[in-house]
Amino acid sequence: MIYCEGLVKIYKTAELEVVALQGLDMTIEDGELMAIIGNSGSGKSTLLNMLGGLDKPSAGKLFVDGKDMLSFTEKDLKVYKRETVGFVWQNNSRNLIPYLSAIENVELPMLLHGKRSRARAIELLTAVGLEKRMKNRLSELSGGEQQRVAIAIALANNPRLLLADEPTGSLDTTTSDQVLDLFRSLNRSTGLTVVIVTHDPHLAQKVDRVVQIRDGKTSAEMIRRTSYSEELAILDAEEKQKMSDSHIEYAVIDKAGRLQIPAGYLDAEEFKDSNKVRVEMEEGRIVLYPPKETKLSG
Ligand SMILES: Nc1ncnc2c1ncn2[C@@H]1O[C@H](COP(=O)(O)OP(=O)(O)OP(=O)(O)O)[C@@H](O)[C@H]1O
Repeated sequence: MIYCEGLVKIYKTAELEVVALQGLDMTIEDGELMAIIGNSGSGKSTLLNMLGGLDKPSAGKLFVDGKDMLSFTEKDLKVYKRETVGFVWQNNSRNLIPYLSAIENVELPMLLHGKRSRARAIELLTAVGLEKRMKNRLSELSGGEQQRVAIAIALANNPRLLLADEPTGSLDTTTSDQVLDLFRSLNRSTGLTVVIVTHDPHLAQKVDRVVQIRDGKTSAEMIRRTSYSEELAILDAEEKQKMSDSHIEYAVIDKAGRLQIPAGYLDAEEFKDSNKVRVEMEEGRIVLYPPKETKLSG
């Protein structure tokens, strides 16, 4: 559904230039439920804004459904944002009004697009499990319930792509589990592609693919050994497993053959003070040795 290659984003302010994305490659398949993780400032939100058509890259390729987003006109972008994408933010005050009821909150953006439908608002609030709380004002709902209203709003235009920036950042573990369960059930029942930006390793553990961004580039990818739904069916109790138990870590190789060694590997004594490694091909494996190590023969 989405293909990015060599994506660059430079923010220019009066005094300096910030390179937020520096040649990022990523593919997102139709119907995926995936997460993007990375340290603060690594470029996650910048990437999400590009995917959602809220901002334009400075260079690189960005295709959605085979269409080049960089050649979109203002009108194309408007249509894309209205018909293809839905957004959920950490801070839901950005799109919720506390003194209106849940149902009025969902109807409002429809009204702004000129097609208010009470039936559709009821359907959406039912889909997010709030059928009994529709008439309550937002201020009477819990944080998790408010976040579910925000998701209902994001789904109002029937998007194919849901972009969520730290959607569980302000929620406790139980409530964030509910939000993630909701993403998963929407993903499974409607084929909605869901991309979640998160710091939360607990949440990242529950999606099928996790892409890690470091310094504005994709640095690693973790793909589940078994799909999460399969695992749930078998192993309820193992939910708290560490990510390393449930995912295989892949380092990403870019177009030029460059590879970033996963964080921490080079801290080992033998590698620590060196800026080189010895690379050898051995029986179909590429092996990295410390520069000074002599390989045992025999
Ligand atoms: N509008 C902007 N103008 C200038 N610099 C910006 C702007 N937006 C982001 N940046 C800078 O770009 C870099 C990437 O920011 P971004 O918000 O994408 O990171 P992030 O990974 O989402 O961080 P966080 O997890 O803290 O939200 C940071 O150095 C940030 O300061």
